[in-house]
Amino acid sequence: MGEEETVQQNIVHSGIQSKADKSPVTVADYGSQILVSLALMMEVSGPFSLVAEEDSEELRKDGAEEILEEITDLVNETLVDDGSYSMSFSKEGILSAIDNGKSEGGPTGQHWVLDPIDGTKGFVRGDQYAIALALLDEGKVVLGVLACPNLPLSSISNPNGSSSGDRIGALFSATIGCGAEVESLDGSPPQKISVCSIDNPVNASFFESYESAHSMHDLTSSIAEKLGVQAPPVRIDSQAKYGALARGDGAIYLRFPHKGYREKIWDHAAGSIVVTEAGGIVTDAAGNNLDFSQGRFLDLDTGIIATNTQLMPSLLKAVQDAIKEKNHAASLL
Ligand SMILES: Nc1ncnc2c1ncn2[C@@H]1O[C@H](COP(=O)(O)OS(=O)(=O)O)[C@@H](OP(=O)(O)O)[C@H]1O
Ligand SMILES: [Mg+2]
Ligand SMILES: [Mg+2]
Ligand SMILES: [Mg+2]
Repeated sequence: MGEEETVQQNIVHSGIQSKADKSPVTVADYGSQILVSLALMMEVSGPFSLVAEEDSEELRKDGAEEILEEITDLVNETLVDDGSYSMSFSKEGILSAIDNGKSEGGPTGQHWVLDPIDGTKGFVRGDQYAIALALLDEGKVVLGVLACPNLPLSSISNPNGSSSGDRIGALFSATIGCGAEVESLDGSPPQKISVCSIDNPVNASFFESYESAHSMHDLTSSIAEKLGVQAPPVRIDSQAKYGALARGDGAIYLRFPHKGYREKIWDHAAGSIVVTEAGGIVTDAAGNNLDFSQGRFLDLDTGIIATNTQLMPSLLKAVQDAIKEKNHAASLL
């Protein structure tokens, strides 16, 4: 059994914390943030700016001693097992390492952007999740890495991995102007990937959030109907959807959070460059490119859509028609 799987199984049996916004966080989210931030500190020369999802607030509260101890043990054991860096963390060191990720980002300079576990709900369920790291330079994503430990290496149509000859675990990466690649988590040679070339929506399938609380499944179903998509939605957690889209496992990604939700840059930075470097397009519901230069949040119009160049014009029209219809129906209530 791989180390990621052991951590995943242990966590399902240990405490899952709830943050102020009621979303879940586990020792793995904190542990991953500390390890990636440590790797950046060791590998990037000089000081760096990190915009990351987690902070230490919950861990500094009374009653959090046990989980802080669990995180400290997990991180120190992982460092020993891995052997890349000979160091260990105190509890205070753990808290301050998590808070290395408090940068506000912005339009100038370079900023690393990290979602230490994207799709925490999927992780806890034993389904898809991703570790997503990107680099912003002058407000633009220039590098993205997306590790998906539970995703089949070749295609989601091989869900049982080894029984179908496909390995489990995929690492997507993309550098601006250089294309996108996938490799196994244990280091197979990288393979170039590209989005599918489907140009008739009748043959297209679409990805969306597993959680209906994260994206309006009724709206996406009306968009799919307008386009003439026949296949049922493919619901998987996290930015694994961007990775799967980038290598042509499906043709379209639709994401429409409920009213009032503000998207965070770490939920889309790595995934979006993997898709665009694989030849796809990622926009908001108005057809605008995503703007990563405005700080920790993405300010955008209503939703996020991604597909290939052939399907984008008809997808955008279907999205705008479906939104108009939904708004009209709401105005009649
Ligand atoms: N209410 C609401 N609406 C929309 N989005 C939300 C909401 N709450 C959380 N999130 C963010 O969704 C991230 C998980 O991504 P997905 O929606 O693709 O995953 S899922 O398929 O629904 O599990 C998830 O990322 P992680 O927190 O890293 O898991 C959140 O940033
Ligand atoms: Mg979260
Ligand atoms: Mg996330
Ligand atoms: Mg997360």
